[in-house]
Amino acid sequence: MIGAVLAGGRGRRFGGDKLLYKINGRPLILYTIERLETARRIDEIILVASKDNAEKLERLGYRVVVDELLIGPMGGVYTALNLGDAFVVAGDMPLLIPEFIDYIIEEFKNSGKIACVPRWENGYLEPLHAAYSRAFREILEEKIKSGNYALNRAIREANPCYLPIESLPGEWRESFFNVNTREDLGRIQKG
Ligand SMILES: Nc1nc2c(ncn2[C@@H]2O[C@H](COP(=O)(O)OP(=O)(O)OP(=O)(O)O)[C@@H](O)[C@H]2O)c(=O)[nH]1
Repeated sequence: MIGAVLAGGRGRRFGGDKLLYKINGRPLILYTIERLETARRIDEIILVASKDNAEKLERLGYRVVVDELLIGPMGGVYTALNLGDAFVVAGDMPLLIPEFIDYIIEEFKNSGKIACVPRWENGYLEPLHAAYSRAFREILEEKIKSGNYALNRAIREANPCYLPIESLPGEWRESFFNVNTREDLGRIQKG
């Protein structure tokens, strides 16, 4: 199972390159990567970059693939799945819980479904903390061709396995935390 880190965003709300922004001397994306690679069921990490930041990200020492589409998360997932089944996260999720990731991958493998995605009681999905099979790529390809870039809708149509978040350990929810603005950094600066 590939651990794919989406890293092709613009960081407009942050006001600059948030993934390479240093916290306690280390780029934000390294926090995410290190948590992800601690998950036992992740075999290889890839960074799904834009062509503008690929070179800088390569210096971190991980495999980088370029997302040529840059249509948002759907294009990042599509690019990652070219390499095989993948657990996909956003690069700005520094508080990932490795046990939660392993749990999702295990559920995904046991379910035999095309994807396994955490879902809140109100129906909200967490598509950037989810496992996808390579077969999902074909569905995404159709969506992309027809200009439908809504990842959540594509997931819902694929009859995935859903993981009800409210029935999982409460402390796992920290895994969904992501950095959008500079104020969000306060939560990790101490650690
Ligand atoms: N490969 C790839 N990654 C993306 C794309 N859009 C967003 N991401 C990444 O997905 C994660 C979540 O992105 P957002 O925070 O929603 O978007 P962003 O562009 O980084 O930030 P904003 O401009 O403030 O919305 C970040 O790690 C982004 O780098 C894309 O089109 N392709």
